[in-house]
Parts: sequence; C-alpha cells; structure tokens
Amino acid sequence: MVRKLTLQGLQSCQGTVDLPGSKSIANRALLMAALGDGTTELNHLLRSDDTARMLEALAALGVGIEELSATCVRVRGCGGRWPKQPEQLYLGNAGTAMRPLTAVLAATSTAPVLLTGDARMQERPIGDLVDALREGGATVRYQQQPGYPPLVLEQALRGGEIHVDGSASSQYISALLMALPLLPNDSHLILTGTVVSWPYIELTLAMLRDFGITVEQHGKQGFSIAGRQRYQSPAAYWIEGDASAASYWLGAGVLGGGPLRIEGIGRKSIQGDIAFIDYLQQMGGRITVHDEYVEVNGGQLRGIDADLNAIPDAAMTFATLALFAKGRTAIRNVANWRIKETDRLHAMATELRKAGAQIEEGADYLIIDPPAQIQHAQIKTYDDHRMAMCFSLLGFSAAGVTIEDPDCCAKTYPDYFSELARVT
Ligand SMILES: O=C(O)C1=C[C@@H](OP(=O)(O)O)[C@@H](O)[C@H](O)C1
Ligand SMILES: C=C(OP(=O)(O)O)C(=O)O
Repeated sequence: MVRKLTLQGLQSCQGTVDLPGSKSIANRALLMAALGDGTTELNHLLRSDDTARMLEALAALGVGIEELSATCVRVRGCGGRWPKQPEQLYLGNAGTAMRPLTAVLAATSTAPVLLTGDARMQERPIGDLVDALREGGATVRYQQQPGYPPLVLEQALRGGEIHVDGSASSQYISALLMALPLLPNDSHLILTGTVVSWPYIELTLAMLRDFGITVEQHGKQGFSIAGRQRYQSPAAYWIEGDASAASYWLGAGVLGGGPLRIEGIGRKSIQGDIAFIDYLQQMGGRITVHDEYVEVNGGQLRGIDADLNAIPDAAMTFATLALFAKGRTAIRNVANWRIKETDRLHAMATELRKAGAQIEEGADYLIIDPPAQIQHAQIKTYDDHRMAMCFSLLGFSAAGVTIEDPDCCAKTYPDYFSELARVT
C-alpha cells in the first residue's frame, strides 16, 4: 500500500540538519574512483536509490567495493579495465548513472552491454549523447524506441572531433568529459545548442581535476581532451552535502522561523545549486553562509522573477515557496523540467492549482500567483522525489497538505521526512 502523509500547521523549524552527501558528486566520485589506478575511500557518501544503482553497476563490472560504514566505502579502482563484462546493467531512473555509464562503457567495454532503466528512464531522451558517441566511432543500438534507453553498446568509441547538443541535458556533456580521456586518441568536443544546467559541467571539470584528469576548456564552445589519460585515485575523498536537498531546509527555515543550521554546504561548495541561497535572500530569506554550514533565520517572502536554468533541481523549491510569498513568482528557462523524473512543469502546475494558486504553465516557464489562503490539497508526487520534498513545505500553512507516496524521496534523500519530523 502506498503511504500518504499529512503535514499541517508546522510552527517552527529549529536545530541542526546534517545534509546527506551530494547525489551528483557521489555518482561521479564512485565512477571516477572505479576508473582509478589505486584505492579511494569515499566519505560522506549518499545512500539512496540513485547511488545504489551506480554501486550495483560497478559491482557487476567487477569493481571491488568494501563498505566501511553506512556512509563510507573503499573503492578499488580497475584502471579502466573492468574485471567483469556483464551483459546487462539496470540503472533505475538515475540520470547520473545512465548518462555517464553510457559514455564511459562506450569507451571501455570490451563486449556488448545493454543499459536499461525503469519505465520513466525509458522515456528520458539520450539521443543527443548517442549521436555524439556514434560520431566518435561507437556502435550503439537502440533496443526499443530510437533516442531512448534501453540501448546496447556494441563497438568502442574512438574519439576525434565530436559534436554534442547540450540543450536538453548537461549530463551528456559531463558523460563525454568523463569518457574521452580514456580513449587511445585525442578528442575535440564541440558544444552545440544552448547548453543547459551549466554549473553541473563545472562540477564535472572540478572533479576530473581532483582525479588527475586534464581537460583544456575553450569557454563555452568546447574542450580539447588528450587521450591515454589515467584516473588517479586520491586516498580519501570527501563528498560535500547535497545543495539541492538543502533547498528544502532553507525553505523550511524561512517558513518556520529558524534558527536552523544546515551542515555540509557553505562558502566553499562546488555545486551550482548553492546559488539557490542568493535567490532566496532576494526573496527575503534571512540566511548567513559560513565556510561549512549555513544558518537560516526566517524572513518575509516576496515573489521573484528569475531565469533558473542554472539550478533546475533547487528551482522547484521556489514553486512551493511562492505560495507563501507576497506577489507573483516567475520561474523561467526550465524547459528541461519536462524530461526529468516526470514532466515537472506540468506536474507542478497541476498540483499547485490544487492548493489554490493561479498558474500559467508556459513551454519553459511557470508563473505563480499565490492564493489569499493556501487550501488543503492531496498532492500527487508522480514518483518524483522533488515533488514530495517541495510540497512538504505546504505543511507550514494552516490548511496543511497531504502528500501521496512520500517515500519516493528515496531516490536522493531516504531520511527526508523523518528529519523533517525531528526539526519541526
Ligand atoms: O550532472 C548532474 O549531476 C545533474 C545535472 C542536472 O541534469 P540536466 O543537465 O539534465 O539538467 C540535474 O538536474 C541532475 O539532477 C543532476
Ligand atoms: C533530475 C534529477 O535526477 P537525474 O540525475 O536522474 O537526472 C533530480 O535529481 O532532480
């Protein structure tokens, strides 16, 4: 039976929350450590559905992974030569597993391998990445619908001049950046289309440096990548807290008045979603950023009008915060919300209306006029962890909210609702 959770009239949000490790960093670090020449201890590792899919895939490829504690694993790198050749890998709905493994296995697999995922993953496009891999000499076969998983990687990527359209997902570019250094040939990666979610590419570049890989960047035009590089294995690697997950706590700390201390992100964070804080401050949130934690102390919210293309995940949190703000909020340039865990533009518009908001749903934007009073609503979450976590914030209204299937938050944050109960 699918659970429902009602949250109502939450009055305060105080104390300390220790963020789980970043999903984006965790899945990159697991893969880079697995490709490394030595052994790496990964600390503050997120344990969730998405990281479980990456861990299972690496285990199937024969990578030695030893669990030292719930959030620490030791990864024995295989230097890009996988000890095992599985026929098939199941990657659930983890974009950060599907896209990087498609490119990296196209570069390194010595036998055909089928990559598949859950029903939603089979609706999430991967054609622009596959086109780039084909241009680089790989043979990739779609098993069902052209442009979507499942797909079979049949013949290895060679490199050379490769164009990739980054207008649907930055993950295609990150994936190629992780794969191309492993090839026998040098590559030139040329970016086409208007690249979305750019800070995730910066995150990939920063982590490649941490793992000893050199990439020459030509602004936002492309990259020159020498082949025959080897991932180095840092002895230990710390995964900072998840900045997208922090957005729910930042929202809760504003609505509940704080003081709420959020541990695991801060001034030195390397995730783009840290910029959520700047926008929330513009909206009236009282937030102070320290080196390794952030403190939030309430605030009176007013609507904002912002292009949030750079922070697509945290941007969703503004949609529910908008119901508590004075005036209109516009969230712009988020067309790729439509190809994530669900069609997030449509799902958000539909569910916000149930709480009484007036919504204009555009092809790539959402305009939200808050209701005079938030109405109680039963919210569908569409198997989308962020829908569940964003709508929990309506628990701070007098009418409250009922969330269907709150447990779908396990994709990136299994403990979210128990933590919320602890600090409210
Ligand atoms: O590279 C990454 O770790 C991610 C990139 C973003 O995807 P898009 O580039 O598809 O927007 C983001 O939404 C996703 O949750 C994680
Ligand atoms: C879009 C998301 O995930 P994925 O890594 O599967 O793309 C997300 O976490 O919001």
